[in-house]
Amino acid sequence: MNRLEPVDPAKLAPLKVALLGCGVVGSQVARVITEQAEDLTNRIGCRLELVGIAVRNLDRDFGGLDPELFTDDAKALVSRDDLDIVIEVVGGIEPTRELVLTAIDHGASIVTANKALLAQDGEALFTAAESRGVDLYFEAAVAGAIPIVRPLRESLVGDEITTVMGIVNGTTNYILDQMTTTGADFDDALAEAQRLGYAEADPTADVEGYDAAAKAAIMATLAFHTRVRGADVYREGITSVTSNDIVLARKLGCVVKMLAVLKTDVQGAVSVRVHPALVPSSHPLASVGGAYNAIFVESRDAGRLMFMGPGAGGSPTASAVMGDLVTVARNRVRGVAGPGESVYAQRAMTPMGEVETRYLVRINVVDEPGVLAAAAAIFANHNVSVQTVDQSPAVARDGEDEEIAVLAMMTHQARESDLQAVVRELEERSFTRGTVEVLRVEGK
Ligand SMILES: NC(=O)C1=CN([C@@H]2O[C@H](COP(=O)(O)OP(=O)(O)OC[C@H]3O[C@@H](n4cnc5c(N)ncnc54)[C@H](O)[C@@H]3O)[C@@H](O)[C@H]2O)C=CC1
Ligand SMILES: N[C@@H](CC=O)C(=O)O
Ligand code: NA
Repeated sequence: MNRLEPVDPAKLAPLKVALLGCGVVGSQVARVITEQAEDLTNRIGCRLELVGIAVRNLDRDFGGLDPELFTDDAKALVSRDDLDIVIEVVGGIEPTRELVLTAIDHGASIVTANKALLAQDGEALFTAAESRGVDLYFEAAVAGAIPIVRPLRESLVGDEITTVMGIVNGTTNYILDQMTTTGADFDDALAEAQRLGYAEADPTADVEGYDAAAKAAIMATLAFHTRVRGADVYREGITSVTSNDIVLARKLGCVVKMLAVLKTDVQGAVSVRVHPALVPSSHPLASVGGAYNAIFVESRDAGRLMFMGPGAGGSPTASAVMGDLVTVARNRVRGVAGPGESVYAQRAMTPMGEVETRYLVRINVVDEPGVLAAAAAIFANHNVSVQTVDQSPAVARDGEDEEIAVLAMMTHQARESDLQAVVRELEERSFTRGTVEVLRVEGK
């Protein structure tokens, strides 16, 4: 039998790699590419040559890397015709979008961590990559180091996914965890998350839920074979979560978590939402601390799967980028491309008002006979069934002699539009003081 002679991978012409961005993630990617060069060569079957690193500002510490590699002209770097792979870890929409499209146009495969760009303009990027026959890989864009893009895109592609639910933002999980376990103040916990390299350049993306919404859109597109954009996702951030919510959650045997919830209903329509929610302390998501993320996937044949690990930070995210880099490089060596976008199903999106879940409704009321019964009647009138009621005195406020009680009413499964009708009616009643606060309840 004839056998092919093994080829020494180090002798093959190297694959040329350009790195866009050398911040929290990029600096760790550059470190691994240089420090692990020999192993990477053996795993790929060919050497990688880092030919350029684009940054915004050249007045910087080069972190032990060759200063000659650095440029502040990213456009010129991606316009080279000899690049095999461009790694994009700059972030944001422009000029990144134009840089990635230019790189594709010049024949480079792409590895990106940029969920914001994919959730907004994924269609344009996938179309360009497919028509040029190059790869577009993005494991780092969802839940940092956790392998979740590849399982949804490849491992589970023969199954029928019905639910994806979990924690997909490290910064908000870190903040809520600190507020819960140490009583930390929101702003202090956010500042620490920024110092640790978890937060986006503008942390509004984290705390207002835009980052989680982008990740939810990417996962929904993969899981349901339906294009879902960040703007299609119902979104609430964690800026309105107070220490009172956290104390009340504990009293009810729950913790507050920022969740992404993606579901299909019996008609096959898709709902995608991100918001803070109460999770029972016994639920596996409740013990996911720090900047860790965790995602449950439910499917027809596999049943229930759980993925957990570091969701943010330089080295963990670099691990996901490097996995994609090796895969894309292997494809390049073989002259093939990985899977393109699969959005053939184009399922309908369920409006948020039609979504069903459980709720905790907190109302400050005048502490008088009949008020609890009147409040309960409003729930019943809108088909919202109350499971438990907790009543406690409100904190006394200076100069106010009115007796105020706090009602915390946990509902059974109810429709969002019905619950919102309850909130409107409660706020109109003369016994209600201030606004009615609602937290959704997820997980059994
Ligand atoms: N930090 C994290 O934990 C994670 C970040 N990501 C994503 O990775 C990407 C990068 O994030 P970080 O490294 O945290 O950001 P960073 O802000 O630390 O680094 C950004 C880098 O891009 C460079 N840059 C900015 N504008 C540029 C331009 N116009 N041309 C060339 N270079 C430019 C900066 O000089 C810097 O080196 C983002 O898309 C982010 O969403 C994804 C998962 C986790
Ligand atoms: N800012 C993001 C970084 C990773 O995607 C997060 O906190 O999860
Ligand atoms: Na990932």
